[in-house]
Amino acid sequence: MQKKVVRIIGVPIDLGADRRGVDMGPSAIRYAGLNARLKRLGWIVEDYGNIDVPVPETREIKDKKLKYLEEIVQINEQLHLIVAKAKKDGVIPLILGGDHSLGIGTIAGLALSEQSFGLIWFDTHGDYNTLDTTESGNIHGMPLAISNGLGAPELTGIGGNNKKLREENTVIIGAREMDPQEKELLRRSKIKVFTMRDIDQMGMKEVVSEGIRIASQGTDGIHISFDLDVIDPEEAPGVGTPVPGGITYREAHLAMELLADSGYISSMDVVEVNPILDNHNKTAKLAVGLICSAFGERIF
Ligand SMILES: NC(=[NH2+])NCCC[C@H](N)C(=O)O
Ligand SMILES: [Mn+2]
Ligand SMILES: [Mn+2]
Repeated sequence: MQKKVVRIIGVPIDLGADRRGVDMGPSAIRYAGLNARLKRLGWIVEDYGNIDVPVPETREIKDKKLKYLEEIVQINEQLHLIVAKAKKDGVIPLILGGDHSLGIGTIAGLALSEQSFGLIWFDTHGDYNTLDTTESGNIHGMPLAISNGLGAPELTGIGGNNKKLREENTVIIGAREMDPQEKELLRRSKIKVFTMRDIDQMGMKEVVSEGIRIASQGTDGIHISFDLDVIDPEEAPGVGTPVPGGITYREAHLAMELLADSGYISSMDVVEVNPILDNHNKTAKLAVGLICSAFGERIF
């Protein structure tokens, strides 16, 4: 990746998840030293600050199948314009969450750009639920489906009524927990899913290389959406939805290093850091390390 400008956009949202706390993710990640470390790598860092996000206690849940829909629509409407502006300005958008519902706005914003993109979604979960398949009603379980045009029209319509991603250039890495109907829906899509089993069998190097090949084919760049819950909770305890059996600290770094080497990274979001459940900001520090690996930091 060429040394240029990265624009940090904080989205302190936890309305998309049941558990409180990921709203503090952007502060925790900044506190762990993100900006200074990126600058040391030679990046020009523009910190946009945080988007205004309402506090859940001031709102009520109107629809149990789409909790905080209005608020999440409004936040993602804002976010998609900010991301689209970043692309227009020729800078790399780096979005700090917050829960994964912000993926809707990020991807809608990227889709407004003339530059096409492939997508690599690091996650324990498929985040491919729709209004009809969700068991929780939490919108952070839906962003990938929404970006593919499936789900509540209020959400799929953000930034236009088109599909925002190219299925054949979309990859999930690290999956290990999906809802039954979500799994069915994903099977019917052209999205490539690499589960934890694939990582065990093929190794992270092969999985990521294959992921890069798929996501870069015929596109102008790759968007990384990194849900920290893909990492094993032993190493990343501070996440919204911890699930045992995740990728290791080293595998996560290797994945980011290989992506950086590919030169395709054109945007990134880092989501689901939950400081309430964290151990002395360990997960936020790991998030900063991974961002820096993706932005060119090397051990030697
Ligand atoms: N971004 C996440 N951590 N998503 C977790 C989703 C969990 C579950 N599949 C749901 O729909 O509620
Ligand atoms: Mn997720
Ligand atoms: Mn997840």
